[in-house]
Amino acid sequence: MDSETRVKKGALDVSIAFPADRSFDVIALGRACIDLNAVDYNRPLEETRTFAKYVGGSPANIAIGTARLGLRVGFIGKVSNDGMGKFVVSYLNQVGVDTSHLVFDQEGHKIGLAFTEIKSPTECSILLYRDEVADLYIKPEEMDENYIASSKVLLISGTALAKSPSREAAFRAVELARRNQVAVVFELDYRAYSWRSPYETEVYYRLLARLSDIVIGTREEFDILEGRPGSDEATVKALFEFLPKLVVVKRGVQGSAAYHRDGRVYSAPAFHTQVLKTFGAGDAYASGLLYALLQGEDVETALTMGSAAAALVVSRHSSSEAMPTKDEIDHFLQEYSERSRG
Ligand SMILES: Nc1ncnc2c1ncn2[C@@H]1O[C@H](COP(=O)(O)OP(=O)(O)O)[C@@H](O)[C@H]1O
Ligand SMILES: O=C(O)C[C@@H](O)[C@H](O)C(=O)COP(=O)(O)O
Repeated sequence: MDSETRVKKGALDVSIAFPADRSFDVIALGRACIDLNAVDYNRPLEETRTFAKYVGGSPANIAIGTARLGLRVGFIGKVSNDGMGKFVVSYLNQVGVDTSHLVFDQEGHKIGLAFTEIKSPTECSILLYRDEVADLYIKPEEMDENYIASSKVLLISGTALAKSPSREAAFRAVELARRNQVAVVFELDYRAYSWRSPYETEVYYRLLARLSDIVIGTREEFDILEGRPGSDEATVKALFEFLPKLVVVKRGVQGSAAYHRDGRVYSAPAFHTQVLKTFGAGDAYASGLLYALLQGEDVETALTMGSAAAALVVSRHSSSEAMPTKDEIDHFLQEYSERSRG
């Protein structure tokens, strides 16, 4: 990525520069899985008998979210060679995500499942079935330099670093991206289940964050990266010694903040909404944020777009099909400001 930031004429805010003229805006790397969301919700998982099947997995959700917003999106990953894997590929194709590099596993590995418990709008949890999952068997030799070089952004999900060979595949993809001036966006996406220990996570998170242009995570995820509870100031100071230009810290209903390496700090509140469940917020947020940054919007606007996309997704049942279009976000923001004015 061009190391310069572009100062918008007449605006105080800065936007992030991306390479021009690429076939894709975003290529996401990591897991494409299945979410099974409680249909008879507002009760514990042990009392839930009916689930709806959606595509899931953080990077797949972000691919869907950015595609629904109108970006040109591709996906690098591995799914099971069965009906579940075919469902994922077919849904991604339906929403316009390029799946030419989403391959079927040939060694019998199964796709990951996420059963979601929706006890109440604020008490939600996710039960992951991810033993020997196909997505963690993507290999470094399966990374295609021409494909990666055809995008403005390579989005890496932190869970892809949890095990070999997916870990090496992710690092190789980042190396190929950097070689071709593709901006690397790292979504920390911490799923304890996939890791042996937080110490292992810390090592690989740190290595990849230092090689990324934009790092996005919750405060808790940055604490994992640092190996101890810390402050945003300490986090960004340590990361700005290396390549990152923008560090985005999410804080649930308390909103989010972005730190630019030029010293500017931005923040955005979360929007009050009718919450159905809490998960999916982070993936929607990343979709809105990336969309806005790739449109050349300033960081402040990007945080607002992220928050609006998240507010819409937490009010809906899934994390993927629920991803809003640009019109839906605009409509939401307009209604919200009218309501706030009274
Ligand atoms: N209950 C909520 N209502 C409205 N917006 C929310 C809610 N929870 C999260 N968000 C929005 O989504 C963003 C990301 O949510 P967060 O919970 O921090 O990430 P993650 O889902 O990755 O854990 C927040 O910064 C906020 O803008
Ligand atoms: O990431 C997964 O494997 C499960 C997701 O598909 C699920 O919908 C979810 O947990 C979303 O996470 P969030 O956006 O970080 O809240």
